[in-house]
Amino acid sequence: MAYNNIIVEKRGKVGLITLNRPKALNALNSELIGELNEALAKFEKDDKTGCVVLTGSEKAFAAGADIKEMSSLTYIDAYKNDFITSWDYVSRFRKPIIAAVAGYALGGGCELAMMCDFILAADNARFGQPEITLGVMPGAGGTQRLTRFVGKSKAMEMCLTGRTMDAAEAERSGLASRVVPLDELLEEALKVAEKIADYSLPIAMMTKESVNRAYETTLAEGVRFERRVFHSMFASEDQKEGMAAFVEKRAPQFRNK
Ligand SMILES: CC(C)(O)CC(=O)SCCNC(=O)CCNC(=O)[C@H](O)C(C)(C)COP(=O)(O)OP(=O)(O)OC[C@H]1O[C@@H](n2cnc3c(N)ncnc32)[C@H](O)[C@@H]1OP(=O)(O)O
Repeated sequence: MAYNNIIVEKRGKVGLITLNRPKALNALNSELIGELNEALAKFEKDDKTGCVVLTGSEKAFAAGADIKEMSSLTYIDAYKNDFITSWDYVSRFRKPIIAAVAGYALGGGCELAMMCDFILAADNARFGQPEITLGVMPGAGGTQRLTRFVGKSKAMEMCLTGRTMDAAEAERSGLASRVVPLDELLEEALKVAEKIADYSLPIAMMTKESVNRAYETTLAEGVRFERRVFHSMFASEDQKEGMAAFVEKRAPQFRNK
């Protein structure tokens, strides 16, 4: 399948999606989002894909929603077509997905990165929600996810002023899991993704689902959910294999069963 705005590759068990609208700093238009969703759906169906890396260019992960496309949108069109809702697919993608962010991750770019499971940042990354400078506010989850990542005070400051955050601050405040030098970003993201993809896929998916539950429920409910899912893992062949391999002092051979 040929795409106009993204590059899709397979590296072993890892799916690699590179946003590729360099002239517009990977601004997210509806065509790009459609292509991204299609590529993700294919990786979701592919039994041989265990993890996905989503990245951009050295200058921009994505500079937000395409302002030129969005500028003439009317309220009625936005409402009728449920504008932005199709972007949420990334947050519902069931396999592990890592955002490898270099350069600008602004507005919808920051929101897209936050929909992934975690963010590996290059040392030149800049995160922000500058929508207020355009006369709007974040509309793809930014007011909610950024607040959960960095807390109310910092999220409020960023959304109300449009201030951007560098990679060091993003790591310090919990938005990025780690910062690596720019020239090592992709290699490191692929290495981490390969490690995840070598584990049991259903167990990784259940782990992801359980961690995400922490955002949606009380501690008691979350722990109950974790316990049920944890118990269910003892019905898997991969649990038997993982523990037998430890006891027998050998590497496990997970079969995703
Ligand atoms: C999803 C929602 C609902 O949350 C809404 C949003 O995401 S709103 C968008 C939020 N993002 C922004 O406001 C960032 C806009 N871009 C910039 O501020 C700057 O481009 C920059 C600081 C990221 C980089 O500046 P600079 O290096 O000077 O490059 P530019 O010359 O400005 O940009 C190069 C080229 O890219 C086009 N561009 C950049 N961002 C966007 C965008 N978000 N939408 C459409 N096009 C964008 C820019 O217009 C330039 O193209 P040309 O005009 O030269 O053709």
